[in-house]
Amino acid sequence: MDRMEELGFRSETDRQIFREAAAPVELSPFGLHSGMFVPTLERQGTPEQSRKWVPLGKSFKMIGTYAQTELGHGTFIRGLETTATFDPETQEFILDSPTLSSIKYWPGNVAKTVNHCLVMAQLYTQGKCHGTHLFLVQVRNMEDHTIMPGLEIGDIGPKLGFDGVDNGFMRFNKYRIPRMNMLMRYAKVLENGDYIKPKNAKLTYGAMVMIRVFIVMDAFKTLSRAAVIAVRYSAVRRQSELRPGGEEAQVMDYQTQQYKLFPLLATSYAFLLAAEGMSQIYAKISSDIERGNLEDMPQLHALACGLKAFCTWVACEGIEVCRMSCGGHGYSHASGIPKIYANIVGACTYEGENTVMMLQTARYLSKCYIRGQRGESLPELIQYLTTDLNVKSTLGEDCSFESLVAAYSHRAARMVAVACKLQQTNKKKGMAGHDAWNKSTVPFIAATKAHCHLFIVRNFVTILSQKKIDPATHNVLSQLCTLYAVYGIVENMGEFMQDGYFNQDQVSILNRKVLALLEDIRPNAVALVDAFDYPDHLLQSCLGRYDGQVYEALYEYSKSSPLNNTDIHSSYYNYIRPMMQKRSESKNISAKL
Ligand SMILES: CCCCC/C=C\C/C=C\C/C=C\CCC(=O)SCCNC(=O)CCNC(=O)[C@H](O)C(C)(C)COP(=O)(O)OP(=O)(O)OC[C@H]1O[C@@H](n2cnc3c(N)ncnc32)[C@H](O)[C@@H]1OP(=O)(O)O
Ligand SMILES: Cc1cc2nc3c(=O)[nH]c(=O)nc-3n(C[C@H](O)[C@H](O)[C@H](O)COP(=O)(O)OP(=O)(O)OC[C@H]3O[C@@H](n4cnc5c(N)ncnc54)[C@H](O)[C@@H]3O)c2cc1C
Repeated sequence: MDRMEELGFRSETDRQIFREAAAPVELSPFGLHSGMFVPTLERQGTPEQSRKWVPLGKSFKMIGTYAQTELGHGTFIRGLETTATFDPETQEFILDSPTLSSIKYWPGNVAKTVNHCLVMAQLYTQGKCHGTHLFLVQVRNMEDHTIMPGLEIGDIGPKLGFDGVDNGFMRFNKYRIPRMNMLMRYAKVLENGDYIKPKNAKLTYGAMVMIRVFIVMDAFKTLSRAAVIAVRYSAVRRQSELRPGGEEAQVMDYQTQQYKLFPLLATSYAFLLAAEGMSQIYAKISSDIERGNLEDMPQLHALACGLKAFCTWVACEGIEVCRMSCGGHGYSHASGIPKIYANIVGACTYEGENTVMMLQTARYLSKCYIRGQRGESLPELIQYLTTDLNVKSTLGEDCSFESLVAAYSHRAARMVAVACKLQQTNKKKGMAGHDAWNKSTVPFIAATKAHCHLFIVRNFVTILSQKKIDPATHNVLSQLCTLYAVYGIVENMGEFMQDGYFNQDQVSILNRKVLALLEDIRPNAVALVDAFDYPDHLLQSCLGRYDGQVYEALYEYSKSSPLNNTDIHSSYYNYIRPMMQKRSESKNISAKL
């Protein structure tokens, strides 16, 4: 903290980058404090509450987390069972965990680290429930860090990853907090217990939208780090003869290795630009919301949900491809890739389970489709829904950006229409609205993935056409953009061809183009990963070292294994030797020996 002050890091982005560089292997136990707790106090508290609490949070005099999920509910926030009941006599809220399933479970750093929590609970006042609201709750004594009376707190135990985060459980037993500890920027409870409702009940969910936007950048960071390691290693690793009798080839010269890695390199660049685009959209719409203009809130929610789900799913699949492309050494922690995967794969679940998030976007697309069919105006990002689906592709040998974006627009528009028509058919068959929806959600998930894919391709193309970039760099980035788009078509050809949008010749053009682009990118592959400029300290990888001294690093890493601290391990004396002695005492075995 002090070091960041000394270095003059003021923006949260710079601070986040510094924190990651300082703690590259394990996630910081203060990630949720800085990433969620303090920003939520800023955005969901009244000006007075923010003035009081934000400086304490930023100076780490108060360390907090975000405690929403319970044993029985994570996705369905309206189903949360923790209660906060207003007591006008004492001007307090009484927090309680009325059932086993209401115990807060998963909140990061709640087990041992934090002394405060933002708790999401069902608000009761004057005998009426007003839904979920956020409350600032002190959970440990500020003098000696002991757990406050009326609370049971503990760690939930080992997890797949996230080892630097002490995810915990927390149970309230009629725990009292001051009335003014309810975050009251949007909703209020007056001294007499009257409830003042917010302009929109979902304003309380704002913190989740913000984190989903951050997670799109996390998807870029983690995928690009794995790509740096795998591409650099593929340049160093020589295996097998590409030419009979010749020297062993760099594995990066195998077309299959290029087909594994170069599209992921292109995806890393695409996700970086998408994360920046998403952040810009978030900054604009969230500032509108803070000024009371909620018009674009549904669009922001839908985009944040969809991109968070799409990018984390693709990143996790891609990181696994990077690991496997490094052969046996990729499976070792020496590669650094298993830790990258274990830490980011949770993002497919936290901050909104990906399927659920995609369905939120799908709901929005379904409503926009209906508005489009009525001829109503649609937000710019959704206007493709009114694309004329009878039009065929004009794609030529050059695979122009225009023809690629048109292909992605057509695919998404067609798939959203298919899902919406199924939903409408279900209704015409007499299904209730919720059944008609549920029985069309599989095609809606596919359509929403296509919608997100279009956003990323179009964003990449737009930036290349708008930003001033020197010709040489522009040429390489254009190759990456084309590879990202063409590879996405080749890998999902059925969705692009189902209505005959491409003809056979165009399919052949695309299959040839993706292989040609691998050769175009090969000479620049290492430079393109070096461009991310990740220091070795951050990658923590023997395979992805900048100096390429892989085998020396692996040998040193192995020698440092704790198992090598003694030549003979105690297990020999405790188990192996007694077992062998027992065996050697029996006649038939000893005779053979
Ligand atoms: C390098 C590795 C990475 C390191 C990262 C480190 C740190 C990063 C920081 C944090 C990550 C770590 C921990 C994660 C913390 C958490 O997980 S906190 C808990 C997160 N939990 C969730 O996200 C819960 C997900 N559930 C929901 O969001 C909602 O409940 C739901 C899914 C939207 C369903 O809600 P429901 O009440 O049923 O709503 P319904 O579907 O009926 O929608 C009603 C209308 O409300 C609109 N809406 C819903 N949510 C929002 C929103 N957030 N904003 C705006 N609008 C919203 C929805 O669209 C509906 O509108 P209609 O017009 O009626 O369609
Ligand atoms: C690493 C990690 C860190 C976390 N940190 C925190 C934290 O700091 N604070 C916090 O409050 N929480 C935290 N969580 C909890 C996390 O937010 C929840 O696990 C997440 O929101 C998913 O909810 P769930 O567990 O109830 O999953 P569920 O919703 O029970 O998911 C189970 C299955 O049900 C499906 N499903 C559920 N609802 C629907 C639906 N409507 N339609 C279709 N399918 C559906 C899902 O797709 C999924 O396949 C963390 C979780 C993890 C893994």
